[in-house]
Formats: sequence, C-alpha cells, structure tokens
Amino acid sequence: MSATASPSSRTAPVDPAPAIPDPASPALAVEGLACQRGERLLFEGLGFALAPGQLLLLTGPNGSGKSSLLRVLAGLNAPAAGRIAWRGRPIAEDPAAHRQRLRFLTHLDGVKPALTVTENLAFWAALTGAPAARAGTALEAFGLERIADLPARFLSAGQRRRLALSRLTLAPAALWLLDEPSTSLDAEGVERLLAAIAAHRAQGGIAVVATHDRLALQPSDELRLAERGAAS
Ligand SMILES: Nc1ncnc2c1ncn2[C@@H]1O[C@H](COP(=O)(O)OP(=O)(O)OP(=O)(O)O)[C@@H](O)[C@H]1O
Repeated sequence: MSATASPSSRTAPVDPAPAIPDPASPALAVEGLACQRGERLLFEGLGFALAPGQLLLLTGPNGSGKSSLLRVLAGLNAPAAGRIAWRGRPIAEDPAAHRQRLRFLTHLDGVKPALTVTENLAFWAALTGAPAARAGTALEAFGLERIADLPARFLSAGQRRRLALSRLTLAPAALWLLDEPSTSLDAEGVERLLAAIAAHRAQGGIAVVATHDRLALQPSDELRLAERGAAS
C-alpha cells in the first residue's frame, strides 16, 4: 500500500463507512475531508492513505490549517465533511481505541513544571501503561540524562521540547501526529528527533508531521495546504 496524497484523490466523493474492517485497507485512510474553524473553511476534498512505515509531510503557510488537520486526525475536532478510517473502520466509531493508538505532539509541551524531568516521564509512563524502566531509555533518546533531576520549570525551551518528544518513545504507538516537532531544538536535538521518527517507522509506525523546517524526513508523500481554501 502506498501513500496517495494526489490532488485527484482529495476530491473523491465520501463513501459510506464499511461495516466490516477491511484488512486490505491502508492503515490510515482519509477521504473527502473538510475542516471549518469558526466561519472559515480551511480545506475540503482532502484525501490520502498511509501504510505502516510511511510518513506524510504536512506543509503550508501560517494559518493554512496544518494544526487543525492534525486535531481532526487525532479525533479532537470533528471534520466538516469526509471520512477518516483506521484499517477500514471510521475512527469516530471507537474514539478510545484511536486515542490508544496515537501520540499527538502539539505546540503545547504538556510538561508538568513542578515535576522533575524523570518524574514527568514516570508520570507519562504510568498514563500510557509503559514500564517505569522505559523512562531511562526515553531520557537517553533525547539526551536528557544530565538534567534528569531538574524541575521542568527550570528547563530551557529546547530542553522542554526534548522532554515532550521523549514521551513519544516511552511505548510504541501506531500513529504519531507531530506539530512542529523541531521547534526550539538545536542541531543535535533535530538529529535525535529524526532518529526517533526513523525508529518509529522501522517498527511499522505511521507519522504525519507538520513543519516549516526543512527536516531530512524522507517523507512518503507531502501534502501542502494552501493559505486559503482547499489544499493545493
Ligand atoms: N478555535 C478556533 N476558532 C476559530 N478559528 C480558529 C480556531 N483555531 C484556529 N483557527 C483558525 O484556523 C486557521 C488555521 O489555523 P491552524 O492553527 O490550523 O494553522 P496552521 O497551518 O497550523 O498555522 P501555523 O503554521 O501558524 O502553525 C487560522 O486562521 C486560525 O486563526
């Protein structure tokens, strides 16, 4: 199965959801998707499909709707039209299962300032059901060992971003939705981010990454949202 984010696929009509999951379907399939925020239609007729190991790069100018699309893919906002399916089954049918399979990195780091770096990771590990020992591995993945005992309120912006990213590596998840993951990272932090994404894909994980940076992501496909209206 290959990613198809071609303009033609974005204008496909919305089919009724299949009653039985189709094992031949791509893992993540999006058809005829539209998103409205307030009075403004950000995009419509958007479609793509991603198989295990694939990454969709999401680009477009400020305000074009990248974060909004990620929120819709995460199931946090309902689309104005269209269908999002995981292995042939609409995600809206089982929101809890969708939450379980995804990690959503937003502009907000979600870091608890009163807890140390290690305590933040232990807290997240407990939330995700990951073994507590994974916290140490996650620390190493983003080079946080030296600040492990520092309360998160003292972290620099890049350190806080590294901590938020390290959460991704605590437990495998099928789908990563990453909104500007390289914000505030130095070159070494970017290398660690790329390594984490590569490892995720090597394990069959799917990623949708919104970014303004020219990251060496080797995407399977790119979807560029236009400043106004539909995707280009
Ligand atoms: N809750 C909301 N209500 C109304 N409009 C909103 C809401 N959230 C976002 N918008 C609008 O939707 C549009 C798209 O915002 P979004 O954050 O998705 O863009 P983006 O492509 O991620 O931008 P950036 O590159 O700046 O991060 C913007 O015009 C924004 O003002």
